Amino acid sequence: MTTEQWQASRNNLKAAKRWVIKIGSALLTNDGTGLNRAGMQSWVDQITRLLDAGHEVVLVSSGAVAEGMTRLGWNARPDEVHKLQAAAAVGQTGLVQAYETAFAQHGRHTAQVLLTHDDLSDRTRYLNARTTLRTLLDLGVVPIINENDTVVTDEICFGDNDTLGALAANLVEADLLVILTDQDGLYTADPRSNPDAELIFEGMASDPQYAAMAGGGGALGRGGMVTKVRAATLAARSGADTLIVGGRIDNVISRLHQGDLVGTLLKAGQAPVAARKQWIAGHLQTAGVLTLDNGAVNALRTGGRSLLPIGVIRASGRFERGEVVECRDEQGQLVAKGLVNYSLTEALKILKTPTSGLEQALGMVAEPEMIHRDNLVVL
Ligand SMILES: Nc1ncnc2c1ncn2[C@@H]1O[C@H](COP(=O)(O)OP(=O)(O)O)[C@@H](O)[C@H]1O
Ligand SMILES: N[C@@H](CCC(=O)OP(=O)(O)O)C(=O)O
Repeated sequence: MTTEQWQASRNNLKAAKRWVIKIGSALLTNDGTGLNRAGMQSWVDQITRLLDAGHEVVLVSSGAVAEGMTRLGWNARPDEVHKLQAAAAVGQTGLVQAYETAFAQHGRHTAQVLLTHDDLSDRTRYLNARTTLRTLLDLGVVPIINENDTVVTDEICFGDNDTLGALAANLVEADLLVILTDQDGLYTADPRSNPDAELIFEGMASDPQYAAMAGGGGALGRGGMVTKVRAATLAARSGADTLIVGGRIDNVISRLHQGDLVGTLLKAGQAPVAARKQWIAGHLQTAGVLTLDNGAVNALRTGGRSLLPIGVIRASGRFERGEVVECRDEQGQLVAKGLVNYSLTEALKILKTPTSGLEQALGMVAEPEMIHRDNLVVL
């Protein structure tokens, strides 16, 4: 590839509306002597500029264990899981305090979001996390996600925050995942042991050669490059490109935003919306059937619209909010699949109901759509 082609890809990133930015332990923790507050303020200043330019940012931040160790006066990372969990619990408060203080300089609020594996594999919790994050973004608040280290066990933890960052990118359907770390990007081999290794500027997330180049992490980080490259493949499932880049590069986030050629871009390789829909279609089993009138079938097929309760004439199966249901026409032909916003019991109460009648029928309105168009795959 030529420099012009690389540059063209970077220019395209300016269109990325929703960013997930992951900041790793290796960067955040000043070589184990507390939080790198100057670095944090600089990233926060740059994130604020992104927000002011109309982008949305979800932050995934490590650093709880390292900050907890500093607060507790521990020099070495303990091996016992319970001690690590205790350190994370102590450190997490310091971490969010530091971010809240840094964002307060710009009059912005932050929100602490602690997630576990279970939260993202259980459909209802997945959808609730998704709705909360979307609501926070709408409010202009910066969600700061970390793993809920207190409750996880070895078997069911993300462990590294690269994976969590990728799953967060899936969760909020981000356009771009930025992984800030202590190296300038992905090199052809681990630069700590290979001084001749070269920086990769761009590739496809699905290309297996990158996993072969990636090695493990340093003393503070958990996953190394292996988990960052894997995160890029996970993020690509919902259409997000991934940028692995050095957090110590001057003004790194602003430079990415301007299209500067820094770090390694691992491209998702398919249009985000198509990828997202494929993700819905492929990852969740159907739990029920909604029968649509002709108007609703047309709205979905030709108008690319959301499915409203008024167009649903029958509902069957056993489904809860957040499960995938089939949408069929009156002849029984499959029209679409999507994530439903209401349980079967609720759906039965709002068949053929206009939006204005939902509150009376249900006593509350979760969402005006039976299925939002972003969550609908027309077949
Ligand atoms: N091919 C590679 N290119 C760049 N860095 C690599 C590579 N293989 C392994 N690494 C190592 O990965 C480390 C970053 O991962 P990690 O320590 O987990 O940091 P973080 O806390 O930011 O996730 C780097 O310090 C680097 O030594
Ligand atoms: N949840 C842990 C983060 C784990 C971690 O260090 O991950 P990473 O930054 O990907 O190497 C913490 O806050 O300490």
